[in-house]
Amino acid sequence: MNKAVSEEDIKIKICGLKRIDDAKILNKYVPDYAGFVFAESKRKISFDKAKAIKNVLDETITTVGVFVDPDIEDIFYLIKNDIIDIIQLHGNEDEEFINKLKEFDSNINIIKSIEMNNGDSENKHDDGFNIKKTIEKWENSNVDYLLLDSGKGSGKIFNWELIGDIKKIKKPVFLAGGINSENIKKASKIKPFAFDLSSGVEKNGFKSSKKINEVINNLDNINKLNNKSKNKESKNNKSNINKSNINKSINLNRLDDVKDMNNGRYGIYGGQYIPETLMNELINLEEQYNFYKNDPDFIEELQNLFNEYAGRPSLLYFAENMTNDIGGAKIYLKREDLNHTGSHKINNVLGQVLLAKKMGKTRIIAETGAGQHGVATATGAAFLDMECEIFMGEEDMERQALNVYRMELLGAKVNPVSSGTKTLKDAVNETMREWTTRVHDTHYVLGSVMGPHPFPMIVRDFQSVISREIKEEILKIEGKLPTAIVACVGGGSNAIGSFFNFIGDKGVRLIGCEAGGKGVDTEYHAASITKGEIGIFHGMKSYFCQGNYGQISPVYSISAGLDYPGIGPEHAYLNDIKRAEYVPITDDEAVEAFEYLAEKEGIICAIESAHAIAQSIKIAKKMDSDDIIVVCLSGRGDKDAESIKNYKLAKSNKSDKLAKSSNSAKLNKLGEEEI
Ligand SMILES: O=C(O)c1ccccc1N[C@@H]1O[C@H](COP(=O)(O)O)[C@@H](O)[C@H]1O
Repeated sequence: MNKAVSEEDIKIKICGLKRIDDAKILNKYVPDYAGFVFAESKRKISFDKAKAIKNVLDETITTVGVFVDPDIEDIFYLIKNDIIDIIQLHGNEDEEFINKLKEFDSNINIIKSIEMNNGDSENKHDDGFNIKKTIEKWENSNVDYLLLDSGKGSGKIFNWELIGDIKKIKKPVFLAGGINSENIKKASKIKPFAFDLSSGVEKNGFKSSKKINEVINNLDNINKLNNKSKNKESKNNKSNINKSNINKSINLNRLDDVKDMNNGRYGIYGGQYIPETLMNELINLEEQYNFYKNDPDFIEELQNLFNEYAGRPSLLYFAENMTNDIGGAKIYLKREDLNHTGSHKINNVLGQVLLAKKMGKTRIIAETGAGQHGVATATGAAFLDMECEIFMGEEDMERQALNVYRMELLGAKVNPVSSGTKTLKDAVNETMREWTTRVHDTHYVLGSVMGPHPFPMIVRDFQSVISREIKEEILKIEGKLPTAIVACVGGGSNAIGSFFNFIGDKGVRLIGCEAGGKGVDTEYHAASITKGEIGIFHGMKSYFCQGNYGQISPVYSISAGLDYPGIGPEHAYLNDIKRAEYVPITDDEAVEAFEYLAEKEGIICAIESAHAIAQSIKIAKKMDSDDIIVVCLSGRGDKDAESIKNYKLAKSNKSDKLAKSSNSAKLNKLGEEEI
């Protein structure tokens, strides 16, 4: 068959899909073919992954299985299971092999690749004559298409003059080997049946929407593709399948408004206010995260770490003594304090360190305030064998010397931060700065739902295991959803983790407890929503405690974990749309709740979590016995016991004058960071 084609007709194959996101990209442009590489290669994909991608791929795209000397049974399996529509052979497969494939399925089409540069010994053809003979051989075989290529996904072009007059080749020809946006226009003069692109449309080893778009723009058949993509909405009834598959990944059950979050925005909040040097790395991080969060292997590995290492699921404990004592609503405690390392921080750390490892990073850095996130990060890095450096304010290092030792024991280097107030916000600044100097091998494990996109999304997703478990457990125990979920808020990671899977359940009240310190009418608090204003800091737009001229105010809380001057952007948004309530809890109320929980339930909770306990006591009284409150007990409080004792002593001796100045207030801070 002499298949002469006009330029407008040239078909497009995009080869080497690896991620669900690749399918999403292809669904935008709807090329004619999409290839899965099953041969040994950096693009090799498992059968299951290919199936998952095929399930979400526009149904008008023909899928091609790429093989090098495969086991024929594998091909049968992939055809039977509707994973591939066409076979592409790159090895020494002979006519007998081709015939067996045709016997199995007489309708199946086969593409045979011919290496124009480096043929194997049998098909040595590095001059015009041998190429001609090889082409002739396959023209007269049972294959349906020829693929002229330089190597197996090498990204190199071959000497196109070796093709001669393509019209004389008796089978339709796919042209491959280093085709990209710069050479496609020239290549279109050859008039192949199709272009086959892989390396030329990749960035950082993954298919790039931008590059595919450029290729299409540079090819004169753009109109055809555009028309096709316009039609796709009516044809593509798989888009629903797409959504439901993604929901089976890390996230479930989202508020409609939040679902529409674009470019890391939550309403007007969030964004990426960062130095240019970090932009590429954040784009890379987002792309990689979007891939891995849908990757069944990643999800399974993380779930195993949660279960086998961190000790999840954490207990949903019925606080019966408290409930009976207060009267009113039933109170349940989500016992994140029982996780390995003693708080919810490990959920995010395990997710991010695993992600970093998958991304090929070898070094982890993190900020820490009083040490809880630092210890969790050092733990995750030790377990997953990564180099680790923690940045910590000098003042915090002094106050939390034991945590410094714990981090060092776990193999981390702790770097003192001497800028600013030498506390948490300065540690964040320093870690960001360090990251800009070494993004190639380093991942920054940000400890809360803050910072530039995609961090608020990533941290929230890893912490959302808390609300997923609460929902499952409470439905099992009580057969209904809770009336309210209560959690303390610094940056807001345990709170968003506890809220997330309830955001769509409008009947469930979501209550975040901010650090009211010595009262929100004094200077000594960290109540960013109650008293803060909209601003931009640490890469995000949100609410921040600010001075008259917009400078970030020094903040105070009895809990060093809650004394962050801002709040994660998703909380700012949930507050504005009135989906969540944010209330201040003072130091005194928190200390009282800390002692109350210890006395009533025998649980010493973190002073951070005591803020949430205080609020639950306030609201439980006003509720009925069939109401249910779930409080997130974000961490354990052994670390706080001595400081609380001193705080009490100081109060009873009426000798807390020191605590009235901002410096001495800092000396009185307790606990661990909750940002
Ligand atoms: O892409 C691979 O890794 C691969 C491995 C084994 C056989 C074929 C492979 N790819 C094919 O190579 C061309 C694309 O080449 P390029 O990356 O654009 O230079 C295409 O036919 C792929 O199917």
